[in-house]
Amino acid sequence: MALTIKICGLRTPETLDVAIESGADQVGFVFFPPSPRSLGLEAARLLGARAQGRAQKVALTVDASNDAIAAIVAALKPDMLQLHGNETPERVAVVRSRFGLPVMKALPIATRADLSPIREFDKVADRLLFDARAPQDATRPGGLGKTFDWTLLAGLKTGVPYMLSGGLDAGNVAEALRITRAPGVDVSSGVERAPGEKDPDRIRAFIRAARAADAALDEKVSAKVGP
Ligand SMILES: O=C(O)c1ccccc1N[C@@H]1O[C@H](COP(=O)(O)O)[C@@H](O)[C@H]1O
Repeated sequence: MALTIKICGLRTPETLDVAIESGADQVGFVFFPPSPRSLGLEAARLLGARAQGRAQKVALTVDASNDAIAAIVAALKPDMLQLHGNETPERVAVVRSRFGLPVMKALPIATRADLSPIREFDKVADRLLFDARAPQDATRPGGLGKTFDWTLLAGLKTGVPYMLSGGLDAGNVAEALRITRAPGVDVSSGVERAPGEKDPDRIRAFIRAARAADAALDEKVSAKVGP
């Protein structure tokens, strides 16, 4: 199956267009005020209309209330909700049924023990996202450009598809895919020139590198299986 690529934290029409035209499957919008990528509702409405029908729109929230999510859904009209806080499996199920949208639940990973919640979340979420666990004193739980030990995911089987994130960039995404064989990748800091400022060339380079790595891995598998 083709690799799903998500470019997250988009804030301008120009970089949104670059991400979509370069082949991003998903474009992510952050609704978390402490983040330098956080969007207001009017910007979400404009960017949401611009992306409509061109790529899947993902709304990222952190422990948000139903009212906050409702306002975001009305403005952005997302195709998927990304829950990136301490939401429980019960909360994921509530959000999913209340808003009638697929939910991607982010799980913070630092050690093998961090994989155990998978079994609860893959019963209620449509997709999982593995991100590096943020340090205790971090001002946000993600978007920190921090990697984790990718070998923890090698050979991992999950009940729903997952995405890999955390410190990915054009220079390391091939290695990350070789080790994990993740069906999807998500990037924010690695395609920026400064926090919150996306770089068109880095977006293009990331998507190019991820697609090339995926194609090379597919070729390897077909060569092993044979005609
Ligand atoms: O991007 C943010 O500012 C952000 C804020 C709060 C939670 C998650 C956030 N971003 C997500 O974090 C991961 C990893 O990002 P990075 O590539 O390491 O910068 C990614 O899923 C973003 O969607």
